[in-house]
Formats: sequence, structure tokens, C-alpha cells
Amino acid sequence: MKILSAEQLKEADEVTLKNEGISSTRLMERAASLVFSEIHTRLEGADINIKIFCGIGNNGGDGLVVARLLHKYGYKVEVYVVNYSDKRSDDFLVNYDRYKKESNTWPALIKREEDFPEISPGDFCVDAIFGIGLNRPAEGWLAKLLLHINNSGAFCLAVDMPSGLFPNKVPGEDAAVIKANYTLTFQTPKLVFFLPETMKYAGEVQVMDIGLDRAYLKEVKAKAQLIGKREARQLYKPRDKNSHKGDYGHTLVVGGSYGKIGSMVLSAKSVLRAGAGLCSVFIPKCGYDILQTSFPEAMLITDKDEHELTNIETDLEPDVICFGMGAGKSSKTVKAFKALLEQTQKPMLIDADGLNMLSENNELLNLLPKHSVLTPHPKELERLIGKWEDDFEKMDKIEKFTKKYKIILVLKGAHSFIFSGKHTYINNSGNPGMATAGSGDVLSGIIAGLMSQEYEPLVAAILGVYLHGLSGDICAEEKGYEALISGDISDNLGKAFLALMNDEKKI
Ligand SMILES: NC(=O)C1=CN([C@@H]2O[C@H](COP(=O)(O)OP(=O)(O)OC[C@H]3O[C@@H](n4cnc5c(N)ncnc54)[C@H](O)[C@@H]3O)[C@@H](O)[C@H]2O)[C@@H](O)CC1
Ligand SMILES: Nc1ncnc2c1ncn2[C@@H]1O[C@H](COP(=O)(O)OP(=O)(O)O)[C@@H](O)[C@H]1O
Ligand SMILES: [K+]
Repeated sequence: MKILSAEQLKEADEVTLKNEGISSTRLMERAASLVFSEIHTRLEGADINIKIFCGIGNNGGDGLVVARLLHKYGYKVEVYVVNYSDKRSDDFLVNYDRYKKESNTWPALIKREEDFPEISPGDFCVDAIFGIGLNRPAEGWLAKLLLHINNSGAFCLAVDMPSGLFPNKVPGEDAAVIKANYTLTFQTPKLVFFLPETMKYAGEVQVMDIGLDRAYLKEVKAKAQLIGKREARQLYKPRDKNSHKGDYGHTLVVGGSYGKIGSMVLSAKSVLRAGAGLCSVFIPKCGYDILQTSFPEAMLITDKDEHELTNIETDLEPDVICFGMGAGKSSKTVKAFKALLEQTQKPMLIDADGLNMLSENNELLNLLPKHSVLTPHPKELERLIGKWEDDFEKMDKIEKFTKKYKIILVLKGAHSFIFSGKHTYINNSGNPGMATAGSGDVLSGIIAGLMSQEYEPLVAAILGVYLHGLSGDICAEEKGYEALISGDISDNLGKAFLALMNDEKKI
């Protein structure tokens, strides 16, 4: 699903009004009716106090429509107009009058702190103060009101955006921003719902299709795309019945050191679970028995050294090399890595200590084969590209980095981001149960296993990250977050492939 900017959404809005020949009031009614339906479906007529906070722009207009419809269906509604300015939008005014007429009540006006209503933890708040129109931080009594709502302990549903959250920048540390439990957002998700610094404000996000112009949405160039099941499924390549293991490629997994051989077991297993035809593993001698015993499906080659990688020489011609997990970064290993890079032309996957070696020996970056996939977590990324001011600057820096070295970068996190230089893809599967030792090793194996099956590196990265998260979600359903360990993600990858094609299952 495309993630559009506020400017693009406003443009989509205008194109829709023109092409459908409808008024903006009509479009507001359509969008806000969907919000009402969602609330009504969930509350099922419950006898609770609903407090709707409306700004004086179009987000506030949405709030007034929701208020009118809830009132019509017999809900206990109190409406507060947050009067931070006298410049009310036309559609706000139309709906203000409609609300007054149909409910026979006047919304309360909030102009200062003394006007704040009491909010009980059992109330249901609707935040329709600001949407994508926020253009400066909320200040004074307005900021206090947002905090008053947050501190009430009441459930808060944000319409389109949590108020105080900018669509295109990170709020300052002391900024007042609504911390919504749930956000019903119009037409496309907003980038800030997925960035580590701002995702906490939106809570759970649901996108509502308000029917903006299809042709515009199809044509518009989005900076980022959200990857859900529909998008991931389109990347999957079904298998030919008449095929053999040679058709699915050979992955060579290289890494490990004394005490870190487990990472190699996790990565190698994931390579074959992702469907590679063959998997060979290159490790220091100390890992021989461990690997042969725990994963007999892999072939093994050992370094001359007992404890670390010193010379990665093989006669193999693998389709992809997956490098770095548990490798350490001793000077001998750096030398071996350099020689490996010099010999390798095909795109590689580089993770963990492979990334740390790149950070500490920048000249090695120039040896990376084109379209290689790097999979850092945020700390590894910082070592690679240096510090950033905020998540937006981080994205800019990554874009430059990926363009400079012609690589693909997967930034791991609650929502992992995949950067191709031109585009950004944001993964929407996965859960906090995956914050456990070794889940990154599993991911590197999955992506390399897909690359060996001739998935383009970018496609392998997007599909691999999605399947990794989906498998994590399946594991979490069975085991809960705490008990999930990374081997489970690898073991359940088959269920993730099946779920990818299955519409009936929730995950
Ligand atoms: N295509 C769409 O996306 C649609 C959008 N609609 C709604 O329209 C909203 C956007 O409406 P608006 O453009 O009127 O913007 P908002 O309602 O978000 O903001 C209203 C006004 O607040 C002022 N303002 C911004 N920051 C402020 C601050 N810190 N302190 C005081 N005033 C501030 C702005 O100057 C603006 O005039 C969307 O978020 C959505 O809720 C819907 O009604 C229908 C369709
Ligand atoms: N809260 C979370 N939600 C979703 N996925 C997560 C979460 N925490 C971690 N993950 C995923 O788990 C993996 C962790 O990788 P990494 O930090 O390299 O772990 P390790 O080094 O232990 O292998 C990444 O793919 C990341 O996206
Ligand atoms: K809002």
C-alpha cells in the first residue's frame, strides 16, 4: 500500500472532487461516516460517555459528522470545539450547524484551561482536533489540553492522525502530542505511524478507504510503500512441478567463531527453510560437530583455524554468500573477508559482524558486489553511517548510502524498513516476541535462501522480511511473546509460506 505525503493526499482530495463532481462536504460525510461505522461496530450501542474533541479545520469537521451520527444512534455524546483560532473551515461550519440542528444542543467551547472537561478513565475520547493540517507545534492551553486527554486514562481514538503529530517531521521532545490507542486514518497510512520515534503516538492503525480517485492513487509516485500480505504475495514465485534442487540455488553461509556457532546453525537452517536447493556452511573448525549434529541437511567446510575465520577458500560456486553472523572481527577475519569480497561478483548478504567489519574498515565498502543486501539493526547502522538527528535525517542518510554503494539496506526494527536507494518499503508483519537472541540470524538466512532461488535481491529482502515477521506472528499465536525463541521463527517458516497464500487465516 502506498504511503502518501500530506500534499499528495490534499491533491488526491482535489482530483476526487473534480472527477466525481462532488462537494468537499460530501467527501467529508463519506470519510467520517466510515469512522462512525467503525465506532458503532465496536461499541454496539454501549452506554458510555463519548467525548469528541473537534478542532476548527476539516479534522474537526470530521469529528462533528461522527458526533451527529453517534447522537442519531442514541449514544451519549459530548462535543467540545477546541477553539484555537477563529478561522473555521467551510466544512467545519456546515457540520457545526448540522450538529446543532439535529442534536438540539450546542457544543461546548474550549478557549482556555478553565474550559477543560473532566475526563474519566472509563470515557471514550475521539481526537478530531488536528489531522494532516498541523503546521506548528501545539502550544499554551492547547498543548495542555492534549496532555489532559493523554493523562485521563480514557481510551482515545484519533481521526486520521493523532493531534500534535506532524505528517512529515518528528515532534520535539517536550511537544504535546495525543497518544492514541487507535488511529483510523484516511486512504493511506502516514509515514510517521511506522518510524521508531513517532510510532508510539498512533497506537493500532487502521486504514479506511474513503474512495479517493483510483487513477490518481495508481499513478502517484509514493516515497514509501507498506508491505502487507497482499503486496508480499505478489512477489512469491510458485514452484514448477518438474524441478530439482539445482533449480533452487546454492547458498554458502560463512561466519561463526568460538562460542558463536549457534548463529550459523540458525542462519543455515533458515536458508533451507526458505527454499534454497542446497546449503553449505563455512565455519572455523570448532563448529564442525555442532553443525553436523544439529543440522545434517547442510554441507560443511571448515577453516584451517580452530576458533575463527582466517581464509575462506572453497571450490564451490555458490549462487549467494550469506556472511557475517557470529564471525567476530579479528584482524585475520577482516583479511579473510576482504579476500572474499575481492573474489565475489554476485550480490551477497551481509549481517552482524560482517557489517561491523565494514564500519571499521570503510575501504571494504567499495568492494561490495552491486545489489548486495545489508541487514543492520539500529546500532550496526549507526556504526555504518554515523549518528542522525532524527528518523527523517536517518532516512536521508540511508538513501545516500545505498545510492553511493548501489546496495539494498534492511534496517531492522519493530517495523523493518527496506531501502533500495530509490524506494523505501516498510514491513508490517512481526511482533515484540521477535525481540529475542538470534532472530536476526534467521532473517539473514531467509533472505539469502530466497536470493539463491533467483529472487532479485530487493525482492528477496522485501519478501524475506515479511515472511520472517509472519512466521514470528504465527509462533506468537502458539507460544506467546515471551516464550518465542528465534529457532521457532525458522521452524515455522513453512506455515508462513502457507499463510501467505491463505486469505481465511487472520495472519
Ligand atoms: N482526502 C482527505 O485526506 C480528507 C481529509 N479530511 C480531513 O481533513 C483533515 C485536514 O484538514 P485541514 O487541512 O483543515 O487541517 P486540520 O484540521 O488538520 O488543521 C486545521 C487548521 O489548524 C491550523 N493549525 C495547524 N497547526 C496548528 C497549531 N499548532 N496551533 C493552532 N492552529 C494550528 C492550520 O492552520 C489549519 O488551518 C484531514 O486530516 C482529515 O481529517 C476529510 O474531511 C475528508 C477527506
Ligand atoms: N518489536 C518487534 N516487532 C517486530 N519485529 C521485531 C521486534 N523486535 C525485533 N524484531 C525483529 O527481530 C529481528 C532482530 O534482529 P537482530 O537485532 O539482528 O537480532 P540478533 O542479533 O539477536 O539476531 C529483526 O528482524 C527485527 O525486525
Ligand atoms: K486527530
